[in-house]
Amino acid sequence: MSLLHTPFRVSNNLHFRDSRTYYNLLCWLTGSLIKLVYFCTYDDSCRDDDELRSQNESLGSKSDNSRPVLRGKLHFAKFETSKINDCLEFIHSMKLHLGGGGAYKFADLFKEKLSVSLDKEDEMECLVTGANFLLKAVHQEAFTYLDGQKEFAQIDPNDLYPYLLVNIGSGVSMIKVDGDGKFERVSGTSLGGGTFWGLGRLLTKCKNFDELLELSHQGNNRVIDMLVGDIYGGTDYAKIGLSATTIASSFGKAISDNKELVDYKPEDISRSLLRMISNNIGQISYLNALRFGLKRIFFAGFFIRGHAYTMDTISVAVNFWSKGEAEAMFLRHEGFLGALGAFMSYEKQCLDGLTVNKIPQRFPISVSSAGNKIYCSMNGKSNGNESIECTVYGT
Ligand SMILES: Nc1ncnc2c1ncn2[C@@H]1O[C@H](COP(=O)(O)OP(=O)(O)OP(=O)(O)O)[C@@H](O)[C@H]1O
Ligand SMILES: CC(C)(CO)[C@@H](O)C(=O)NCCC(=O)O
Repeated sequence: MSLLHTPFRVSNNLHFRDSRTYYNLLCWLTGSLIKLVYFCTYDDSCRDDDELRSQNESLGSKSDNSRPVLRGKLHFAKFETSKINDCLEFIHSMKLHLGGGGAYKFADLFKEKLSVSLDKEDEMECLVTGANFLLKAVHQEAFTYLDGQKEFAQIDPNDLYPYLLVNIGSGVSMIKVDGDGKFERVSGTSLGGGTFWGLGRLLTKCKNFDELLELSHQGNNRVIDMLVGDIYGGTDYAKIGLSATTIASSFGKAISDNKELVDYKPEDISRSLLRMISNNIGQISYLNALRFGLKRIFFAGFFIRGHAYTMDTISVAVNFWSKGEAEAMFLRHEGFLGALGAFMSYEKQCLDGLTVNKIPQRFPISVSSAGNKIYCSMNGKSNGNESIECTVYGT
């Protein structure tokens, strides 16, 4: 469900304007899922890291060059949009709402429950800002996934552009990224995560997305998909490079099997559906990469959910169509790009003169985002939705 998808929407990235303090920052983006990105210093109730607490204490309230310093972590969390009340309760319990300001369709709810208002941000801009930040600043953010093998990619921040960013949310956006704030949305498709979940829900009666994804593990798509071998008497169509196991027509067997929906196992349906959507996105992405001569394609969005079969299918599609020339890569913080980008734009607009700096002894990578210097480090504990350590310096 997407409460914020209205004709008036500039973007579905919103963030809280924090007029009082920058101790707690919170950003969120909503389509099917609400994403939260918030920064907690070690003076906040949400912190839990003794090591960093002692670092803060040893630094006192001033950094080496006498600028005010705040150390803490960027945290990530997500909620289904239908569970907005759980989200509000979480924000309230974590005291993330203290000092808020802006507004939209959830505005009344936020105003009523948390006494904050909401700001709007541009969705594509936030996605790109979030992706650039993660790719440049966060160690082991991007990885390839093929034949069950996950390999972290070494990204040289000075050799990142251009690349294709494919964000697979409910729908799919394909964005050619040429630099910080330099991008063009070159394509998209409405056959995305919403299609998988929507059709899957109707066809399998699954009650939630995770259940549908879980089902796909046990399924066999060959029961429903028509393969090249089904058409060519079990053999390859070698002359045009198609093996017998290549899908000739997704769900194609359903037309000739004389079966009803109840005759198919939900797990087989889920598997075919996942394969169909992932394959199609992989293929369209490759074609767009080819169109602009892009070698690297980064896939993000919560459709992926770090799911092996999804990533494998996308990788195989890119590999197959590009004849090994292009490479699919995935991001650990896949679904938080927009929220993270909104968070950073908040830094820029509302926290004039502040920078987020890396903890120097950790990762020596610096990132410049939208005019602000942004640095970040990870403590090795971070994975996926957890946290990234950051330091905020005042100027
Ligand atoms: N727990 C979940 N509940 C619902 N959908 C989920 C869940 N986990 C993953 N998904 C998938 O993630 C998709 C939404 O992805 P994401 O949150 O990145 O984008 P969005 O903001 O909802 O969509 P868009 O960018 O098109 O507005 C859903 O359509 C579904 O395929
Ligand atoms: C409309 C958005 C950008 C909203 O996130 C997304 O769902 C999307 O890119 N959909 C695909 C639209 C299209 O290009 O066909």
